[in-house]
Amino acid sequence: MNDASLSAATMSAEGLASAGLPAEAAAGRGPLKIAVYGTGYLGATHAVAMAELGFEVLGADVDQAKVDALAAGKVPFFEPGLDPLLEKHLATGRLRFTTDLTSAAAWGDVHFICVGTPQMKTSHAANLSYVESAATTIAKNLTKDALIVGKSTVPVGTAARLRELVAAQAPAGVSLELVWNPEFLREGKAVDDTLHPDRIVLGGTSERAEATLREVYAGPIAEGTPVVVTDLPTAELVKVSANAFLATKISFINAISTVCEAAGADVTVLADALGHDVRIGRQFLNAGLGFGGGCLPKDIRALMHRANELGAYRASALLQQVDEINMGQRERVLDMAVEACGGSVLNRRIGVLGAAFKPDTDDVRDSPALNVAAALHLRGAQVTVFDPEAGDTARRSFPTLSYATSIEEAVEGTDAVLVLTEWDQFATADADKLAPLTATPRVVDARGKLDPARWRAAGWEFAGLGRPAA
Ligand SMILES: NC(=O)c1ccc[n+]([C@@H]2O[C@H](COP(=O)([O-])OP(=O)(O)OC[C@H]3O[C@@H](n4cnc5c(N)ncnc54)[C@H](O)[C@@H]3O)[C@@H](O)[C@H]2O)c1
Ligand SMILES: O=c1ccn([C@@H]2O[C@H](COP(=O)(O)OP(=O)(O)O[C@H]3O[C@H](CO)[C@@H](O)[C@H](O)[C@H]3O)[C@@H](O)[C@H]2O)c(=O)[nH]1
Repeated sequence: MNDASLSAATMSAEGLASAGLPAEAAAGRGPLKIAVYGTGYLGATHAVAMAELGFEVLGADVDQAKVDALAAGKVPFFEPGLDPLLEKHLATGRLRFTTDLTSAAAWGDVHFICVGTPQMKTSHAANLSYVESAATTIAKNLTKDALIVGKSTVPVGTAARLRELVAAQAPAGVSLELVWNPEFLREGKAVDDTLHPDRIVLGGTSERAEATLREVYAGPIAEGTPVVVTDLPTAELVKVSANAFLATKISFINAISTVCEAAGADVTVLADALGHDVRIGRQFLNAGLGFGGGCLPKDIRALMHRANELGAYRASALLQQVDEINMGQRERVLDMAVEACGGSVLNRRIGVLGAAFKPDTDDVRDSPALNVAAALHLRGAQVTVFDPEAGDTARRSFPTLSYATSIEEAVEGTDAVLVLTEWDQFATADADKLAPLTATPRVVDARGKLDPARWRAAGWEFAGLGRPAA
């Protein structure tokens, strides 16, 4: 975002009025006070971005360590571009963090709920206890009229239920609205996605709530970001449908990759050719180990669960296939590793390149790479993992695996090397220099990122998902 379009709150009253903003904003009352509940991947980014847009922001979380880190200017996870903006707005004084949720509720005009909605341990349903707890705390402790804005990803019908919950908790005389404004940011590109979103979806807003949110998002709106104003269920469903569509696209190309493999075709060339059709597009057609992370897997499962509850069985059956194809990719890669090692991985040394669920993050939630690495370890392989950013988070989740600090160290003395996360630095690694470090130069490219001709020319035995054998 350039400075000219930057800040609703720091624009002049005339500027606000000419941007079509509400009268009370143009009338010169102070900047909106924005409280953000949950300061994880979504909430920390949202809080920082709100400060960048010119508002006074208080980030509130129940995790003392996270709040301490953020208050000290340290983002507790790897997200490109977030640290400098955090430092900038701690310095401007616009951004603060607290574990005192009660005070945050009393302080804010707009309350963004950004807490987690993980999969339940015993079913595919989303665990809504954190969202319910945050909403209740906010409502109970309000001291003035307020707007609660849900950003967390929730099953359709949740917001309507929360409305009843907060209405029962809010103090008498306080006017309270609850709306939904789902978030579409991608990890690794979170700052840019938040400041320059593809679209802004506002669900269940009154005229007044819509005006307030148009004030909050005045910067992106002035840049031309489309705003979709709709009802609560549509807003909730837009979010999970977007993720379901992305997941379906990935599982589609992975299903086709099995046909490619059987027929001797190359799925990477096929995807490029498909992608030239603008109706299809090239994005999310990278065949490989499949999708993981804190969103796509749990969101398609929660949608399956909710669709079944609502009697929409065909939608649920479609997503079940998407999930099965995706999980099957992990089995395929495991089989390829076993085959590369001559039928058993017992006591074989395997170098794993990649631990994060995707590049440019240190997030290992439901990481396909770590899932495969751990399965190989359980089968008796000696597995050494290298990831440019996710080594520490991976070690915390899977302490029994060995971790290297460079590609060279991970590859040293191996019987096979697996490329499991699509980091650029693996694609550009020097195949000639790496080959002599191994016991036997064998590579399994599970992300379609390596150039088979280059690796084979450097002496490697090369196997790729959906790629022809040599
Ligand atoms: N991670 C993403 O890229 C992304 C993008 C869009 C939407 N989402 C959705 O956003 C939500 C949060 O995801 P995340 O990845 O940031 O999760 P996260 O686990 O990184 O962060 C959630 C945070 O909420 C805090 N929390 C829990 N209960 C709380 C409470 N009552 N009050 C205040 N804080 C509380 C936790 O301590 C944690 O720090 C989920 O619904 C997710 O599906 C995530
Ligand atoms: O062609 C592709 C593209 C992605 N992936 C994998 O798909 C997963 C998810 O990737 P991505 O969607 O980029 O990651 P997230 O940061 O989890 O973002 C998704 O989930 C967020 C949380 O809901 C949404 O906000 C985003 O819009 C949505 O893209 C990763 O494991 C990737 O390796 C593939 O296998 N092939």
